[in-house]
Amino acid sequence: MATAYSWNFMVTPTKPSLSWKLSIPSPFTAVNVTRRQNRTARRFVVFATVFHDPKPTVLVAERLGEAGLALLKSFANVDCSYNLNHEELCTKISLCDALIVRSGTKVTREVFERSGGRLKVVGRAGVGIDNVDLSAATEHGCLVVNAPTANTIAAAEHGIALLTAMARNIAQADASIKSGKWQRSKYVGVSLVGKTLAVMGFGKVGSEVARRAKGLGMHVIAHDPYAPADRARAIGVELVTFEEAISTADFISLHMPLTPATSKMFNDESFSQMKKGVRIVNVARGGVIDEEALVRALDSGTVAQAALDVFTEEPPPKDSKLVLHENVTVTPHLGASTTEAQEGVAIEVAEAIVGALKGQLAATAVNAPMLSAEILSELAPFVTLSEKLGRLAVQLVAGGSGVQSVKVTYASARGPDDLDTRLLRAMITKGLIEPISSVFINLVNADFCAKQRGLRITEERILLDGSPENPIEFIQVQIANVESRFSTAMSDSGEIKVEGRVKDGNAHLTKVGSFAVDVSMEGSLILCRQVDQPGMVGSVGSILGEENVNVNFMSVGRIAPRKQAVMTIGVDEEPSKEALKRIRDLPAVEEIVFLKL
Ligand SMILES: NC(=O)C1=CN([C@@H]2O[C@H](COP(=O)(O)OP(=O)(O)OC[C@H]3O[C@@H](n4cnc5c(N)ncnc54)[C@H](O)[C@@H]3O)[C@@H](O)[C@H]2O)C=CC1
Ligand SMILES: O=C(O)C(=O)COP(=O)(O)O
Repeated sequence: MATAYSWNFMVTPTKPSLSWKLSIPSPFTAVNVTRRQNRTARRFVVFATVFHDPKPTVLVAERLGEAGLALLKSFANVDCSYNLNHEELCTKISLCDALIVRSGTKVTREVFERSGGRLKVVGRAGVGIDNVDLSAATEHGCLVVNAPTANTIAAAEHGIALLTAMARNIAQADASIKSGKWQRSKYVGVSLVGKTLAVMGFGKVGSEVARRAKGLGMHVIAHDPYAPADRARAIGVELVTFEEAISTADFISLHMPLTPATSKMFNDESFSQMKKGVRIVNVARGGVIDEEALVRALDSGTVAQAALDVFTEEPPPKDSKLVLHENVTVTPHLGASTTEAQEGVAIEVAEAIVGALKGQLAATAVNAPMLSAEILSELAPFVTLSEKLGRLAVQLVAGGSGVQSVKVTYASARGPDDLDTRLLRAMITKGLIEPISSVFINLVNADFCAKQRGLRITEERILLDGSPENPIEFIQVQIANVESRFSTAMSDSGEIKVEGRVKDGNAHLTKVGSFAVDVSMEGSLILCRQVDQPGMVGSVGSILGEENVNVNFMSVGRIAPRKQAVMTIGVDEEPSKEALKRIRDLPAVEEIVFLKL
């Protein structure tokens, strides 16, 4: 149930012509925003009614199957707004936590920018994500998920439908007879049996097309630089080079994604290498073909026929020479459009969106590492530990020293292949960057943000003997080439060093510099180096008590009795500057630092 509040905002500038922006943090939503000039204050007053709704909002921008919608509605407010133009999408997006699209919506950088940080996940209800600006999504920490499996068969069946319809002139003959003609000799077709089909892109759709084409008696070859040869061999398909595929095929069927590398890969040059009279099917993306070159190849007879489901511009211009060409059969991007596929895709994407909004990592993430549920649950306590170590380490850096080089060491009895540290590295990055900047870091944008700040994070392993049951024994974070606000945190080799472990499921700080400590990493910490002598715990404790700061634990680690010791004090409240000064002024205290975890 949403609750309404009325807030007034004073905003500069003072001139009506200058623009102003009202930034409402999620999960608040501003409605009825009005602006009035307050002449006395020489300011504008903005009146806004603000709603607080604990449920996230999902914008469904293109038609989605009912089962998926039902799943979304059980968890979120669902706004089905189809046919939004780009400006309308950009306006709405700041009110949405998730967005679901198909191929008809361009999710541009502007969409992410105008979301104001609220958009957490974009779901592509289908496979191809060429309509989503992935770099912009990653930079904004927005997860992108797709539905990679549910429409494979539909797309493969459509490819075969176009192949057979093209070979037998079904569409042209149908149009002819409906216009009152009976043209039997004009529409003599070609047979498929015994002909060579080159499947370009031997992924999920390509391999299903190959399987079906073999059933039609075709000789199938495939080109895919990344596909394993044994998978092709298993269904009786030979993987060949690009040149061999296009120069020997009677039919060519396209199934690669649109990427900068595949854009216009079928062009004048490649058409010139093809067998005269080749026939082409495209159920992948229009952009993999140079469409003007295809028209030229059709006009010259190099390409006898083409059957196209996809176009560079969708819908294509009404006067498109390609679409109107008599040797071209077209469908309006129907590859995934079967009842079954759309229900499957809707459920697949809705599950991923709900999971992502709950903070889980999606198995279908496109711009973040995919981690299995088992790995995630096993690493969960180390995720907290990692973030807190990063947070602690960066707060130990003295102002003015730029953090550029961080080394993370994981001590584990597991071999490198059995320990996926990407999530932990991201959380250390989050801990390192968030306290010193305004950016929000997650698994999606951690590496990007680190790189952008010139922060180099290297990872090392210490391989321990013993049972690999516990994934990690301890994690060390070291920051090189900086000064510290707490010189005790410097290791013998001159880096700020903190080390922690998971004990009983909780993050513990176990080393600061070369001092062993043992404190649970909760709330805030005071680290204090002193001469080890009786009465210190009592003196520090009473100062904090007098200042009304609740101490939740204290631990003392020392080199040797009566030498130096490091006292670690966990506190519930932030001590005042005065309290910290009183502790610092105790004769035995050498240095002190307050850190927020
Ligand atoms: N018309 C429609 O409605 C539909 C179209 N599609 C399109 O089909 C494409 C393929 O879908 P899936 O098979 O599910 O994806 P997939 O990811 O399973 O397969 C794509 C394959 O293309 C290969 N590839 C990448 N670069 C290549 C290159 N330069 N040359 C040859 N092969 C290359 C990859 O190695 C991969 O094996 C999608 O990216 C999408 O654009 C998919 C579903 C429906
Ligand atoms: O899944 C894909 O890549 C498709 O091309 C399907 O597009 P659509 O969801 O039907 O707009």
